[in-house]
Amino acid sequence: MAQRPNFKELPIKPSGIIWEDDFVDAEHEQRLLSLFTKELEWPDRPGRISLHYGYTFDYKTFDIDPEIPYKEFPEWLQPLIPPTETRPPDQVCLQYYPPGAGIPPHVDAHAPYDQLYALSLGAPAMMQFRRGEERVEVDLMPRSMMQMTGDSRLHWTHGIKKRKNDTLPDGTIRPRADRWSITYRWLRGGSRRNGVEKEKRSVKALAEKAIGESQGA
Ligand SMILES: O=C(O)CCC(=O)C(=O)O
Ligand SMILES: [Fe+2]
Repeated sequence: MAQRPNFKELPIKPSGIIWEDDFVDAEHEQRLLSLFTKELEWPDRPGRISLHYGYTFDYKTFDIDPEIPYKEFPEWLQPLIPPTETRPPDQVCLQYYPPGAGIPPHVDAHAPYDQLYALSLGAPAMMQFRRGEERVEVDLMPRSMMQMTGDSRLHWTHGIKKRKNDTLPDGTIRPRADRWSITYRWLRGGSRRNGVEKEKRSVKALAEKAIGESQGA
């Protein structure tokens, strides 16, 4: 694993949130935001929208969508890959949150996925972690990279409330504005990805092969 001395666990509950401020600098962020707004083609609908790279994440099955072919990472994405894992992620999701948009509380405990990271860009937003009656707000500051592990990943939900303003701990009311995030997911057993890349086979064929092999084992 690459050494990232600034990549440290937040000293809060839930445990397991690993954090690095300024993963990219402000100038790099501006270039990305300009590319996101001027060059990328986004789905034309209100609310949170997403673009997928590598495999496509299926929010219904919480697995990769076997019908959509693997999409190579664009050049702009290469320097944004977390260097703290031994291989690049299998699935990257760029999401745009217009002001006021959110993501419902959920747990990213999907069995096919191993590591999970998220980079925040643009305006800050408060993420709420919940377990039972407990609520903990984490300020997702732009340019920060977060890894969710352990309790924060598996035993607490996380979400971003749909609201026009966030209230900071000191009482300041902070309006929401355009925010982007990039989430990175690693499949357990990356061989599926290598197989597809090398042999250009469909994910579906590989998935069927994997099922056949596991049944034969
Ligand atoms: O937007 C974010 O920072 C996180 C989004 C998220 O929780 C997810 O895509 O699973
Ligand atoms: Fe999530």
